[in-house]
Amino acid sequence: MSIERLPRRTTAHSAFWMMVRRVTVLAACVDVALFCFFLAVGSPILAWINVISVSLYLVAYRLLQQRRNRAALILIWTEVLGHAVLGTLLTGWGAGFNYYLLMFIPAIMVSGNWRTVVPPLLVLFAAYVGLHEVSRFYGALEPLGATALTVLYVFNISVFFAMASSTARFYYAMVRKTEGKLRDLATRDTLTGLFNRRHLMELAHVERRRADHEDVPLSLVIADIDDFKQINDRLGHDAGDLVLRQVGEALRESCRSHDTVARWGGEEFLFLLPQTSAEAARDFAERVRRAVEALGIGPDAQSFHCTVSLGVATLDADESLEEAIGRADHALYRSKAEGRNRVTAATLEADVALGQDSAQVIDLHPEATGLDGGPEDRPRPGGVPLAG
Ligand SMILES: Nc1nc2c(ncn2[C@@H]2O[C@H](COP(=O)(O)OP(=O)(O)OP(=O)(O)O)[C@@H](O)[C@H]2O)c(=O)[nH]1
Repeated sequence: MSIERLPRRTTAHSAFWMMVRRVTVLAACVDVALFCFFLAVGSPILAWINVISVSLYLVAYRLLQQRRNRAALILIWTEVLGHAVLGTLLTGWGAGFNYYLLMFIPAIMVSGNWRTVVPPLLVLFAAYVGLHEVSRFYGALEPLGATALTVLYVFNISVFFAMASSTARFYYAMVRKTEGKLRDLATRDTLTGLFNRRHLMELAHVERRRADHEDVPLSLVIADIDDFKQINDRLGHDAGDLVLRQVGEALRESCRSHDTVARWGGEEFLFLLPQTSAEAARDFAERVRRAVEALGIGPDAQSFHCTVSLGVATLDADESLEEAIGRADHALYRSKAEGRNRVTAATLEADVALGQDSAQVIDLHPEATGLDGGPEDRPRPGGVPLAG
């Protein structure tokens, strides 16, 4: 089995740095706006502080492009810290520069465990309160007019709101994405993308309860690729995997909106067919059989063909899901025994095999043939239907 290399960086990791790049550009734009504002209100010292800030963001952006992410992050946080403290001391607490310090809270909280985040959090808290006291004690060192101060406050609080809400949204999106990935890992088969056995059983129990409650039929169909071992042996394991993926896709496409198909094991698939009578399930299985038979397999979708054998069972009120699956499995063995590429419907008394053209109905009681359905009992005639 080929070992796939794990990507060096996770998607969440790249998304984070992409977000940092965007924030760097936006922060530089904010500082350009502040530069213009301070020039307009006649505060050149404050305007030049923003020139330094923009320069720092340009350097940080360059570092991000060179993948020197850590250095870029240190520079960005230094700018935020310096700008917030200087802005507050020069224009006063009422200008709202202090809010930018609060952006350190989420950054600290996601940086490690409780033991490592508490000390910097306490330092931030002390710095915030200390800055408040200092700025109250000294007042603004570069005071602005009342209107300019109000405009500056509204501007700063708006930028802070936008930054805080988009940061929260980013982490929320990351959590949702990771949640989705974990759900997929837990419920899906990685090769075919179909549901896995465990998830199908969960769905089957739900459907079973619904079927009992609403008194509607529930059917199961097991499909098994014929002579799959020979496909692997002759064409290689990768070709076998391709067959599994393409057959899996064909089976998924055969499903109606309320049907489910899962990879049951190696080259076996199980369909869960709610509200489906025994007769409708047999017709369904026959459609699946024909769909796979007509399927061209290979990268060009025409290199070779394969077939599936199917077993069908409709749940009886008194039997468990596992028993019904056992009957479908038994019917599948009958299909294999009868020459493969066919459908066998299990009844409670006997299996009924449908020939390739579905016209011929043969009564095949397991006891009559001496086959009781174990995998070892499956006949394995040679020859793979690999004709192009
Ligand atoms: N390529 C590939 N092969 C697999 C995978 N899982 C199981 N197999 C192979 O599937 C083959 C199943 O072989 P058998 O159980 O003998 O079944 P078969 O050859 O299809 O014979 P019949 O079912 O009787 O028609 C084994 O060789 C397994 O190694 C998989 O994920 N990828």
